[in-house]
Amino acid sequence: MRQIGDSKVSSVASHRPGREMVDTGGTCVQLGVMVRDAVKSYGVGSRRATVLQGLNMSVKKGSIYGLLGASGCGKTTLLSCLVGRRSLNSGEILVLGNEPGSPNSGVPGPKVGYMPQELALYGHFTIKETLQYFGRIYNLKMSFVDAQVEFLLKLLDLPSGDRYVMTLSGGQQRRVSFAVAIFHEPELLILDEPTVGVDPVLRHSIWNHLISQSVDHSRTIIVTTHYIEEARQANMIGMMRSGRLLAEESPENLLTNYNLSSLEAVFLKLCMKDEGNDQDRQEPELLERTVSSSSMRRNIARPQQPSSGHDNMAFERGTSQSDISEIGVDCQHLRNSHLSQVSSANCNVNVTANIGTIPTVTTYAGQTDSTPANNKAAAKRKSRTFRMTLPSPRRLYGLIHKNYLLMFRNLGIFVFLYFLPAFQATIFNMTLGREPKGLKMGIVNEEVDASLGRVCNYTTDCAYSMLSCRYLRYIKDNIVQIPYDNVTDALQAGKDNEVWGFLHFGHNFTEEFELRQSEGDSANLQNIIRSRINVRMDSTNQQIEAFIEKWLLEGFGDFFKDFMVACGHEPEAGYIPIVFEDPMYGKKDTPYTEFMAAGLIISIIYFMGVSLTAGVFVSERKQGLLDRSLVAGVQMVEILTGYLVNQFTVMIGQTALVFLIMLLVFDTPCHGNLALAVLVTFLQGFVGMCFGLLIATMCEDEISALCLSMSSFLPALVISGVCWPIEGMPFYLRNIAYSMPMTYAVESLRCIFTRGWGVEHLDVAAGILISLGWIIGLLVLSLVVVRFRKYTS
Ligand SMILES: Nc1ncnc2c1ncn2[C@@H]1O[C@H](COP(=O)(O)OP(=O)(O)OP(=O)(O)O)[C@@H](O)[C@H]1O
Repeated sequence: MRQIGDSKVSSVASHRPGREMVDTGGTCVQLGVMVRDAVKSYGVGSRRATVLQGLNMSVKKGSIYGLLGASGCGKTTLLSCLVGRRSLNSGEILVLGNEPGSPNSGVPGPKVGYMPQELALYGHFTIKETLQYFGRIYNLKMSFVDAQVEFLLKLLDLPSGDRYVMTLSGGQQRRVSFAVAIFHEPELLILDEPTVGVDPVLRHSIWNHLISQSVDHSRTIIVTTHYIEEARQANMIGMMRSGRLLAEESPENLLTNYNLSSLEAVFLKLCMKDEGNDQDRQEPELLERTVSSSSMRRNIARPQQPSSGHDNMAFERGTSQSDISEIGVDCQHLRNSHLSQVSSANCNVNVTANIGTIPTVTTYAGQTDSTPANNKAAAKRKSRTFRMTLPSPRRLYGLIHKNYLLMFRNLGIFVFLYFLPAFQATIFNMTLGREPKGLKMGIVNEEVDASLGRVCNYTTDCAYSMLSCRYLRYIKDNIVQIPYDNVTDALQAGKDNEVWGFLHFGHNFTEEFELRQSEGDSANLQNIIRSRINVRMDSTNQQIEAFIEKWLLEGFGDFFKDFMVACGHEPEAGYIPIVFEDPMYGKKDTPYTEFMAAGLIISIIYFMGVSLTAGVFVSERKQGLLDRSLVAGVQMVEILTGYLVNQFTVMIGQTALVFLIMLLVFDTPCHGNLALAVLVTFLQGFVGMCFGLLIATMCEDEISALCLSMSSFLPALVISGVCWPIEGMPFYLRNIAYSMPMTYAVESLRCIFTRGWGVEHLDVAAGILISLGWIIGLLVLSLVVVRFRKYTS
């Protein structure tokens, strides 16, 4: 039998029900929280830092446990493991008899009330709406919710329930956060520094209320605080350093054992001893004395009641002086009680099999290795990684209601986001794909010579006279013709960016042209060269060059055909023997905007989904709001569904407006089924949301989420064939292009728009199926990242 002093502790190594019992010499005390050999690390590889180092902790049911320790010693980490938001690397946690996160444990869920360090409140909610939101999450009856709201407003001396949280003072906001934690009257309260930044009077009131909760309602409370002396009011104190408990004792015993007058002095002394221990771990008995196991035997003493300072009379409820020794359960009684599943053997006989679970330094220190039992427990935890329960309609309703409320409370932003895609589509249509106008081209026409009477007075009959002037009349008027006296001047104008290029007609252009026509195949090279129109271009702008080239050639085609007709020849004679007939799909000279329309619609909706989802999730998580909802028992799947429902309605409006702008205002043709086109667009919106979710799960803050989504924007846009045909890419890039989420959807929508294809065509079906695949893949990946982070962060 392992004995520390004269105490005996029941086994905690087994997984039998009732292991959360501590025998204190004939009296078994039921534990609300039990932690054994807890090891928790952050990060991986060389950046791995172990924060909890074999920590043991026993919190009696119905007691207040003050967890003290320097900043960064691992208190918050421990609490987040207790509420099931993080997982241990090894070791064991039992909360209210179950492992956090195990089925029907109620933790996370209704059995626990959690007040995180940060406020974790929606600033745009009123106090009442905040509490009502959590009421829905906890599936509470509305009558109970209303009664609780009234009660808590009075109890915590809060202003009107209609006040927005963001308009409250810091202290009032902390009280609202506290109200959220205790709102559903949980069995276990976990409060991470509830009194930080709170004035002494309010601190006093909060402690009084905690005492009343533990005494009157047998609630187990764990409280962390930096104000060491306020922890005197706890039944038990855990003094933590470097991820281990140095002592776990009642405040009175700590003071007596060390013969010191303040807990702060005790903590200091323990730290100094531990410092020594760090240097010489061979002397484990040094601190053993500090953790007198007699604490496990004694009945829990009533904490000292504050004697004065109650300005909030509502807190007076909690100051009764009842003895909470009733929390201890007599073993004999337990044998007959259905409440306990602890056999007498657990209380008495099994004590001999105990393996050092009493909280002593010798047990606490250095137990960071994974035992087979620990590994088994960890494996069991991980096997639950992908377990999902069906979403609860009430919780879903609560989440959706919350999302809409938040959206309408930020009406300006909401309207902006609602109309943004339509605005983007309008800008696109007004700026892209249109023919450039007013393009200046120099004309150097040596044929014109007034001194020789050669002026531009050409006829329209079959006369070889001043053909240069005749041709220039056929050039589209998007080109502005600027005459120059000679090539040198025109060249200089081009270099000075005054013209995009110039055309040069030789001195005898018309004569040479006539000769070439009459000679036909026998024309000599000199004649051919002199009958040419020479063009020099500023080729720095490919689009403009292409337009000018096209218009010059078209102009020549029209001139030549008209001249042939005037001369009674077949107009097509002598023209390039390649003819582009009417297209199978689309029309001749399809504008660039029509090519881009599909890609534009998809990319606007896709990237709206990415950025909104990533932004909202990261911001909720950073403020602790996501954590708070998850600790309240909300499933990640429910949060996601709630958000998708909310975002879907926004997307309906955004898509409708974009289609309206593209199809009705800017006449983008849609030859296929409009509903099918909308479906493909919606699916891509969902893909975007899921990608946004993945980004949110990977990023710590808004900036990195923004960077990631922004940096994915341009590559995705160009690689997906939105701006340029994929066929123009190198082969290795094409493979990447086809593995991008938007590629097939863009092609699918393009086929619906321009070819009028239906879902029976593989290109259209591929867009739908591959989008669905991406949605599922990204969701699964997001859940994997969430679970992975639970273990590594
Ligand atoms: N997500 C994380 N990734 C990496 N390290 C972390 C993470 N969260 C906490 N830590 C580190 O773990 C250690 C313990 O942090 P924790 O927040 O648990 O301390 P704490 O005792 O609650 O501190 P405080 O009293 O200041 O709130 C700190 O060194 C902290 O930097």
